[in-house]
Amino acid sequence: MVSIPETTISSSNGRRTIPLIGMGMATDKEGSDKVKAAVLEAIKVGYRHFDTAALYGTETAVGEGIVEALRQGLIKSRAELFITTKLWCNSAEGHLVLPAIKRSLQNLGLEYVDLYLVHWPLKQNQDEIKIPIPKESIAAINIKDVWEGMEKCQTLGLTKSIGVSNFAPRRIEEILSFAKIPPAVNQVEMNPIWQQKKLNEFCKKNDILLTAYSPLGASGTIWGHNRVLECDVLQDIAKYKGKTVAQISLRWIYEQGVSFVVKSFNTKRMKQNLDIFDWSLTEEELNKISHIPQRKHIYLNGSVVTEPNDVTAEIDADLSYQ
Ligand SMILES: NC(=O)C1=CN([C@@H]2O[C@H](COP(=O)(O)OP(=O)(O)OC[C@H]3O[C@@H](n4cnc5c(N)ncnc54)[C@H](OP(=O)(O)O)[C@@H]3O)[C@@H](O)[C@H]2O)C=CC1
Ligand SMILES: O=C[C@H](O)[C@@H](O)[C@@H](O)[C@H](O)C(=O)O
Repeated sequence: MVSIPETTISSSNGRRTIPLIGMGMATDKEGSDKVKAAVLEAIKVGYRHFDTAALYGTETAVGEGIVEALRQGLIKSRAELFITTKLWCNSAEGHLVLPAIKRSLQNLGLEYVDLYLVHWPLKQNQDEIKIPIPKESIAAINIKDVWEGMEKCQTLGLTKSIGVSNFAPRRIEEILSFAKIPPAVNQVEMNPIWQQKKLNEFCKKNDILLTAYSPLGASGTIWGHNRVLECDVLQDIAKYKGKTVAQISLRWIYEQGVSFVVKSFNTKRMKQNLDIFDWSLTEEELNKISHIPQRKHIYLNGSVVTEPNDVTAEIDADLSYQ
């Protein structure tokens, strides 16, 4: 079984470890049984960090997978796992944060999560999780209110750490200007096609762990593309080194000093995605990758998640920072 390297992030108990690779739990095709089976399989091959969200509808199945893993003795205690979930936009208001994390914990069957993230800097003026969010119910987030709610979740012990997702530097700076507990993590789109060099520098300077999502471009999903797996530069390097393009992408991300969450429910690919630690990229290979033309893919405007309006356009513009 592969042992995944860890780093530390700030938490309610000082610095806590977080595995640098997490298993993504967003799926547009697999049902609960597959999600539960994937959790068990992932634990068997060495994953200890699972990344879910209220949006994904997979919290319950992740919780069931954890119960089964304990029952089968694959892990001795829940404390061996690192569980991340996220606050969806329909609860992005100060007084709705605590009820939202409590719902997530109930779904997961857990007393605490390890990391709770504000999923997007966006508020949905509706109770239900309705996708796509109609443009008339998309509003600007009051981040001070929401962040105070997040801090309360940590203070009450419902999460060990708090952070954000899809936040650009200026929005993080706003949080830092009033936060009692600064964000420990910022989870964003990142891969060799969208390298996030400046955001990475910004996060490092502010002791925020950047976590890459869609590290393979989410190939094969309704929100993804094939431009990472079909990139010529990555294909040439993969061929030369006898690795897969996925491994080259993941190794490159790892070498940027960040963490990542990658989704595979297939045992062979789960293992392949962990097999990136006993080899490295050369200076020349890194140099070639640094010259790949950059293209962001995840835009809220016109995405599967939101109808376009001014608020989503502003978030997209913010996140185009490079
Ligand atoms: N905070 C946010 O806004 C977002 C967070 N996320 C999080 O990040 C996680 C990972 O990102 P995601 O968008 O799922 O995309 P990924 O880049 O992880 O790609 C997942 C896709 O790639 C396939 N795949 C996995 N491994 C390989 C491989 N070695 N070779 C070829 N294909 C492979 C998977 O299929 P298969 O399962 O069949 O292997 C799946 O279709 C999500 O699951 C979610 O937890 C994602 C998007 C946004
Ligand atoms: O187009 C946008 C994407 O679908 C994105 O909003 C979702 O993928 C979501 O953030 C997630 O976490 O999975």
